Amino acid sequence: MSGEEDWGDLITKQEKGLTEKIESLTIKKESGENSSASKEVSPSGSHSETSQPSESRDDAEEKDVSKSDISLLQKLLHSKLVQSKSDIEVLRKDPTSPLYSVKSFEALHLKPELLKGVYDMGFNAPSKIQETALPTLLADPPTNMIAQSQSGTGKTAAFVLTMLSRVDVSKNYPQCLCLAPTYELALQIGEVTKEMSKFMSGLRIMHAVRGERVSRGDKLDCHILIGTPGTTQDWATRFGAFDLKKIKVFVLDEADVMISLQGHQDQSYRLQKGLSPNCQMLLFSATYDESVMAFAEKIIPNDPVIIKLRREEESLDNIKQYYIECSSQEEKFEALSNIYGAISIGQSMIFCATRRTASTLAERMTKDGHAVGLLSGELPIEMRADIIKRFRDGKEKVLITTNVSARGIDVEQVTVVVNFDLPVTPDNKPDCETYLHRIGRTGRFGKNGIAINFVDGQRSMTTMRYIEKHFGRTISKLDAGDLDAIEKISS
Ligand SMILES: Nc1ncnc2c1ncn2[C@@H]1O[C@H](COP(=O)(O)OP(=O)(O)OP(=O)(O)O)[C@@H](O)[C@H]1O
Repeated sequence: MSGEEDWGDLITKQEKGLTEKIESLTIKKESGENSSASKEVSPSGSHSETSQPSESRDDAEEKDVSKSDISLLQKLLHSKLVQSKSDIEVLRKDPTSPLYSVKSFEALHLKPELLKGVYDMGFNAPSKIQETALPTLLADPPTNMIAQSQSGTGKTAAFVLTMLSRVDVSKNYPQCLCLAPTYELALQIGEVTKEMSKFMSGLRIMHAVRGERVSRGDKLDCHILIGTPGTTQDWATRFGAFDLKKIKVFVLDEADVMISLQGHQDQSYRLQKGLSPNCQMLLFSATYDESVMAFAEKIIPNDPVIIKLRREEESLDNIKQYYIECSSQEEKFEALSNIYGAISIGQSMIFCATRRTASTLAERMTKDGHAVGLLSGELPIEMRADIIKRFRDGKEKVLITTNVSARGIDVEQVTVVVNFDLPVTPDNKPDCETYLHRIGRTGRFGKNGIAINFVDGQRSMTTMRYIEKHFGRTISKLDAGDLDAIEKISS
């Protein structure tokens, strides 16, 4: 049976339903009206500047998921704010003028129709990053800013609020320009802009993305332009569709994704060079490392305010870790069956190295009566997000996933994680970062998390011992045939 057939056979009812849903979504995107300067956010075409080639059909290890896919998956999964316990670090360049923070949107003196839009979105109070960034973002004279805060903490809302606060709908030309790395991410920002501005009459938003058409000599009469660098550059310089000098607010979002995509940096620089020196320039990123900072400081001039929200430390505290020695795939399946038979498990995730293992395991566990979700890298992002949302809603108790497609999933509510195959890097070295991300977020809300690792030979034993040493946390041996011992682990 080919991987294809394995895979096809295993698409459960849930995925068939999701497939129809995704197909309808795709059809909608392709047949969307070719909106001109309208407020509707439904550009035609479904190209992405960086559309990813579909995963190879063979059953080898999956290629890593792109940063833009992870970022889009995160956005699709965020139905609410990720409340971070970390503090904001203000690496302000100019210590003389203090940064102050606000605890309410009223304190920001927003336009009434905008405040109404914010409340209508269910935003009762600013998030951490908004508390600190918005007073500066909305102050006059405008200040440039570089802001880093992990995914889901309210960055998009912060810069959208800034653009909507500064736009003047009586002037019929683009005054705010927001760059995003991909078609899909640009659309996501457009959705937030459209929703937040629903009580602002006369506002027009447009997307400068593939599939949107402007002809030479056209002059855009929208107020806010959201686009990918290549198309935006074409519209500004080749077609002269809008005047960069009239842009009052320039936002570069997802900077960490932007720098990972070939050519986007140069196009972003060229666009930024065309802006007026009085333009307020803002850069946002979910992560903060040397390369992002170098890009940010190069493209955002005039001593910008720099604020950072540290990533929450993930740790292996209150996680009990075990390993089970198995000499074959079959023994692994049997051990897993014993575990699921011996202990009551809330929600669990099982990580496999290949699609074939994942699909075979899903088939067996489904036959054993478990409600199983199955995730892998070659599924469309929207389908992956729906499978994860179903799992989070408790519709499936077990989520079986391959190594890479689990990136970007916060696994707060699972109590058991099984490494059916231990995480290793593409060059087969122990992948401690992935191990931590998978397991470090279980065991929340006071419950102990449980991690079970299958070891099926010398190489995986070496990997497991390396991970154990790296984190300085014991991984205890568990005998798959000793049901009493297995029962005890969940006590
Ligand atoms: N002040 C707020 N109060 C309540 N919910 C909020 C607030 N700000 C944003 N949200 C919601 O939190 C989620 C994440 O917000 P947003 O998309 O702005 O975060 P982000 O940091 O840009 O995420 P990403 O980096 O993944 O794009 C969204 O569902 C948004 O509606």
